[in-house]
Amino acid sequence: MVAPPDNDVLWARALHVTHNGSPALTGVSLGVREGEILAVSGPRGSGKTTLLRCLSGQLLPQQGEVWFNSTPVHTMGPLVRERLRRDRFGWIDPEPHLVPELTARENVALPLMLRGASHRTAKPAAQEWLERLDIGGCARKRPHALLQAERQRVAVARALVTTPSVIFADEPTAPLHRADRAHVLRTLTTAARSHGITVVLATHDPELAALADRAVTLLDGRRVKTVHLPDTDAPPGPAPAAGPGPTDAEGRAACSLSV
Ligand SMILES: Nc1ncnc2c1ncn2[C@@H]1O[C@H](COP(=O)(O)OP(=O)(O)OP(=O)(O)O)[C@@H](O)[C@H]1O
Repeated sequence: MVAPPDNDVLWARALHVTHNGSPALTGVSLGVREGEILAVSGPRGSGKTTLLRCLSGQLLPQQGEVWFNSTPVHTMGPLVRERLRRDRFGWIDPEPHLVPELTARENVALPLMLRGASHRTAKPAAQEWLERLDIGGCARKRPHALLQAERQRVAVARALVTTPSVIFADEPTAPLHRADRAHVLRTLTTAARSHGITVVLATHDPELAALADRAVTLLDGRRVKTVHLPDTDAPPGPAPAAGPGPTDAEGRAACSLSV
C-alpha cells in the first residue's frame, strides 16, 4: 500500500466496483484536497453515486484503496467505518430523508445528539444553522408542512451542523426548480467554505459543477478527460479536442466533450 499525498483529505486509487456483475467503477483514482469543493460530474449511470459511496466508506470497492487523512478506509471493519461516517462525514441525498415525526430543528439536531450532545446543546446549534440557511422560521414545522426547497435546506443544515470534515452531496438539488437549485447549492458551498468543510458533489448538471473549485468527469465508470470551458465573457476561440482517457486537466467549469 502506498500512502496518499499529505494535502489530500481523501484519496482513492484504482477503484473497481461491480453491482451484480456489471461494472460501476473501473479503475477510478482521485484525490480531494482539504477544503475544496469538488464536483464529480457525468451522465446518469456513470458511477457518481458509487464513487461517493466508496469515498465515504459506505461501500467497499472490490479492488482499490480509499484513504481519509492518511488512514486507510478500505481495510476498516464495518463498525469503524460507521463511526467514521458518523463523526467525520455528512451526507446529502437527492431526496431529503427527514424524520416525519420530528420538527425541522429536531431533524437538524439529530446528528449532534447521535454524537452524544444533549438536547439543550443541540437545539440552539440546530437553530443557528437553520437561520444561516434562511429557514429559521421553519424550525417548528414538520417536514410535511415544508416546501421541497425548504426540506432540502433542512437536509443541508443537518449535514453541516456537526461541521464534518467532508460532506458528500449526491445530486443534492435534483428535485428542485432551477432557481432553487443554484440557491441551495450556493448556500451549501458558502457555508462549507466559511467552515473549511470539504465537499464532494455529484451532479449531472454542468451548470452546478461550475460552482465547484474543480470538476472531474465520469463516463461508464471511468474518469474521462476534462476540458476547461472559456469564461463566458472571454472571446470565442476554437474548442479543444478531448476524449476518454486519464485526466490531469481539471478546473473550474470543466466538462467533458465526450459527455
Ligand atoms: N445497487 C445496485 N445494483 C445494481 N446496479 C447498480 C446498483 N447501483 C448502481 N448500479 C449500476 O451501476 C452503474 C453506476 O450507477 P451509479 O448510481 O453509481 O451512477 P450515477 O452516475 O450516480 O447515476 P445517477 O445519476 O442515475 O444516480 C449504473 O449502471 C447503475 O445502474
